[in-house]
Amino acid sequence: MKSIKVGIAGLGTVGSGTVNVLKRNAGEIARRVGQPIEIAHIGARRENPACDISGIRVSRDVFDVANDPDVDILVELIGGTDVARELVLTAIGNGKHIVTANKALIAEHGNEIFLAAQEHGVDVAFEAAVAGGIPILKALGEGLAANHINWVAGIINGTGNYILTEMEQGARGFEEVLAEAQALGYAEADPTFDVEGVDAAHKLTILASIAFGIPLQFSKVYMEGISRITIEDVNSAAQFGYRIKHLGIARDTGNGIELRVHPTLIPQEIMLAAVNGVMNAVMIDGDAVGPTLYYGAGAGAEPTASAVVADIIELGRELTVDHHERVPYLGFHTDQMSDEPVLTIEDVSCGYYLRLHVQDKAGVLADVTRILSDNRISIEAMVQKEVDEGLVPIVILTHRVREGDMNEALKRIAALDTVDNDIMRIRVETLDA
Ligand SMILES: NC(=O)C1=CN([C@@H]2O[C@H](COP(=O)(O)OP(=O)(O)OC[C@H]3O[C@@H](n4cnc5c(N)ncnc54)[C@H](O)[C@@H]3O)[C@@H](O)[C@H]2O)C=CC1
Ligand SMILES: N[C@@H](CC=O)C(=O)O
Ligand code: NA
Repeated sequence: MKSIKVGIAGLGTVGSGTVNVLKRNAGEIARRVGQPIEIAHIGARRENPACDISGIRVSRDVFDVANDPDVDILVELIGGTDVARELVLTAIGNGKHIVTANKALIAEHGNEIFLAAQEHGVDVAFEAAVAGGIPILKALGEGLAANHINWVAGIINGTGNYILTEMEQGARGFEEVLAEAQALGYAEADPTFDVEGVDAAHKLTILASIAFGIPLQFSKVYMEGISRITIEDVNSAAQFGYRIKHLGIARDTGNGIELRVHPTLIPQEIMLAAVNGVMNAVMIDGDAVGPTLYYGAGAGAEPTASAVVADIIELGRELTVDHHERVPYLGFHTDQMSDEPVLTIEDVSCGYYLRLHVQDKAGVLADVTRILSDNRISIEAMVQKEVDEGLVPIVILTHRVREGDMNEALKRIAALDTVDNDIMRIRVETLDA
């Protein structure tokens, strides 16, 4: 079977994440694209223990990848603007499509790169460049394309948000938390880009162009970072009912576009205020849709790779399939549908909240808990409430259990003479990933 051949330049945090996601999900990705995606060539100064590249051709010089006639799509993950610009222009000149996570490159040289791509009839995709794994460029450029966009406001630097959150929740100092964000692979090669707002300004530049149809104008973004924020500021803001978040804001005022990146007090009760750690969130207000909110991991190896690989898939689809089925109707190709069964509710597992009324007698609770344990149900918490009309309300939270087992247990519990048979059951989902 033919395959789409990608060349990956740069094998750091995002490069290794991209290799791992492409390899781990290769089967599903091929079903979505219609052909396998093959990593044909990697450009890296050294191997990265975070991923296995055995069997893949490796060059020390990334230009070998951009000049490899076998490569259909060049994935630029080296970062920086000088070599990256030259590399991408070289690959475009060789007729290759480009995927990049590099917001500095797009914000500062995007106008030139898009022109070159147009001349050579190739595409440039950069979903990973803004808000990491959140498909925000797709949402803004396609999903909201009917709207006049009024404003975009977001937490778009994971490192900065991680630092502010840790300072607030752990009362820890700036330098210590920054070092941790670097170790986790969130920070830019030069972390002043994160803490002084440069990275957020790169991303805002891109968002604003897609929101308002203006050229990329990085030099016009007003930029302030978080490096002067102290724990005292965080605490004082809290006393007034605010949290400090580093926001990128792009607003169409009717008289011009505001483009600004700075620490901002926002009310504690709004959703953006609850975005913590490396998570990003972007709010977009469109004239038709109203306010919308997009949330997810803004940095890190695999969240970023999620967007890089989605771009590879999109370009792969353009290379392989009939135009009318570029994105297959149901996401996967019609001849690649899975016959994995849909579970009946009895086979679904979740936690349960149970509220029952029992007689105020010795041994009743023991009967109930024994029936639960007979059915492999373990109790997470149990509370006995005030006696109500001669019966004692009991509330039980259980750990995750198969619904069929819970049904068996509830049938037996309801049959006890000492338990009212009107038992309330609500399923519990903590939704932790
Ligand atoms: N780390 C993250 O969470 C995110 C990173 N990005 C962007 O992704 C890109 C890559 O970032 P990371 O993977 O974090 O950086 P990184 O520093 O971990 O990886 C970059 C790799 O490229 C290599 N490299 C640089 N210049 C090279 C050259 N001339 N030849 C060969 N290898 C070269 C470096 O040795 C390093 O291994 C950057 O543009 C960054 O802004 C975007 C979203 C999130
Ligand atoms: N350094 C960036 C990485 C993702 O874009 C961040 O912390 O958000
Ligand atoms: Na994104």
